[in-house]
Amino acid sequence: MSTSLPALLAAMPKAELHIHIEGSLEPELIFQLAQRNGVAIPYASVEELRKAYAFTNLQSFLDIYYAGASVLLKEQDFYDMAWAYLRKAAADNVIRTEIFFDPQTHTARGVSMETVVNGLHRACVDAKTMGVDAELILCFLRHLSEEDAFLTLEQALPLRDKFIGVGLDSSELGHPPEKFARVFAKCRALGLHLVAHAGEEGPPAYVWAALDVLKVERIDHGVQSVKDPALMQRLAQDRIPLTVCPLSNLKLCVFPKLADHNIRQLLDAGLVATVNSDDPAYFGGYMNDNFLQTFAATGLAKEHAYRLAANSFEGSFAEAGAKRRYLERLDQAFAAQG
Ligand SMILES: Nc1ncnc2[nH]cnc12
Ligand SMILES: [Zn+2]
Repeated sequence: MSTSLPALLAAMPKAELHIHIEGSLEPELIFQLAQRNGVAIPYASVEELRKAYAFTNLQSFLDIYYAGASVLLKEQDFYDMAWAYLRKAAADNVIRTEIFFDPQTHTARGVSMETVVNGLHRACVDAKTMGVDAELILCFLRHLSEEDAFLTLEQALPLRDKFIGVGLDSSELGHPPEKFARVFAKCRALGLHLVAHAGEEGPPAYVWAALDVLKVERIDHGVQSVKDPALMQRLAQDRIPLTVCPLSNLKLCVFPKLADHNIRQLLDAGLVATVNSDDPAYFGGYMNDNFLQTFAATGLAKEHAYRLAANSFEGSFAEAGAKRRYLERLDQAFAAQG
């Protein structure tokens, strides 16, 4: 029996490789946690907070995103936030997710690294009961100093078995990857996986630096790479995954319309592009919303759906056996849907 493309997009197993857990904090949970923890927030209602989600660029979003995270104080808060996301991921047939977290956003407010990591990690362990393999990636905030990143790494190392890698996020322009060359070299020596946001708003030079200086295994976003043919060739040749986030790019005005998104160009150039949600509570959609809206707007077809899901498994940091099992499940889903 042949099924509609939207049904196939929703039903196919997939991996999410670019989700900031603090960006999954829905306004309802922000208000609930604010009340539970006695934290004041400068919005009178959930509706008023949602109305403030009108962004013009990355920085206009980050200002609200960091303010929203201020309600997180206790280990249970981090668990509840992650669990709410993981339930949504399971409903979207996400069978593997590699979750970013921003410890400096919390340690700067006096919340301990243990509180953050233990709460998030417990939710990841419990996600197995829903059929979701979940892992954590610690992100350094690039608007802060190299020294602060080193301190953060030192605080996290006693919890080394609870995260699989490190990333680089926050304000991209003016904070090139080179600023974190030494921190990433140390993380590499420790055997951590490496990723970095690059080419979201920033130029192709930042993507080159993420690859050649930081030696990352994946590029988060990377959509500006199309401006540099030599870079496109490098990304294709080395099969460097790009964790693309279409609804995020739309909401942060990287593209004027979803129909203008370059995901098809990336796929046509042979890049290992993937679809991800970035900050779903702020950008109006989780994984399946991203797939459904992007396919509707750009006219991508069934073969692109298969490619994107297969890329997500290839690009994941799962061990080889797990990757094979994920791909088998993808093939079964496509065989069953005709
Ligand atoms: N889209 C994004 N870019 C950079 N840093 C982020 N932190 C959360 N979302 C981000
Ligand atoms: Zn991101």
